[in-house]
Amino acid sequence: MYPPTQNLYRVDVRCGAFTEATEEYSRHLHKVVDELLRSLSLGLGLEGHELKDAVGGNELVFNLKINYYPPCPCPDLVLGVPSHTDMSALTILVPNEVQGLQAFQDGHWVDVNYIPNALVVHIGDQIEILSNGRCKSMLHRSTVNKDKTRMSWPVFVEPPADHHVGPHRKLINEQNPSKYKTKKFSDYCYCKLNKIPQ
Ligand SMILES: O=C(O)CCC(=O)C(=O)O
Ligand SMILES: [Fe+2]
Repeated sequence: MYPPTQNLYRVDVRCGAFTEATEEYSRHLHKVVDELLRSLSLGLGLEGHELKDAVGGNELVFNLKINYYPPCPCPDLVLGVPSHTDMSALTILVPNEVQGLQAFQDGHWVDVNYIPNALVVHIGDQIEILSNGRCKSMLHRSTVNKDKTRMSWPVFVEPPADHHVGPHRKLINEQNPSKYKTKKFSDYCYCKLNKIPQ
């Protein structure tokens, strides 16, 4: 049986070169995330800092996951990761060169093409909520390859567990009432993981 969804590891590696590389990547990611949140904030008509403030400010959590998808003899019969949206605010993903990530767009699954040295950015559920639905959390999935091992390294940029997230007060009014409940991020995750209505 092909077991990709069990092959998910959270890592905490503290040694030499690896630590230096991850620290450098982490510094780079913080800048990328700040820029993305600033652009999204301005795009929503907020001040540049307001979206980041609302999602956790400097307490934002960066969670790295490593997905490992070994070759699969029947790639048409299984998925690496079934279709889902990420619970994060944003996800920044680095894949290896083996094609596999797909996004749901206009009623179809489309390949997210591998581009060397590019980062893949997903809008996650928390930005959908904060924007009161104006930004959509991306529905995506991953496929597997018959001959090659695929890997991906997503970083989930998340609010702290006890941080409350709901539609930004400046983005709701009588014409645009709140479409989402405000709740602690940990409660949101609990409901989603246990398939309890939000
Ligand atoms: O492997 C991929 O490209 C996507 C993985 C993913 O969607 C996830 O881990 O949430
Ligand atoms: Fe995902």
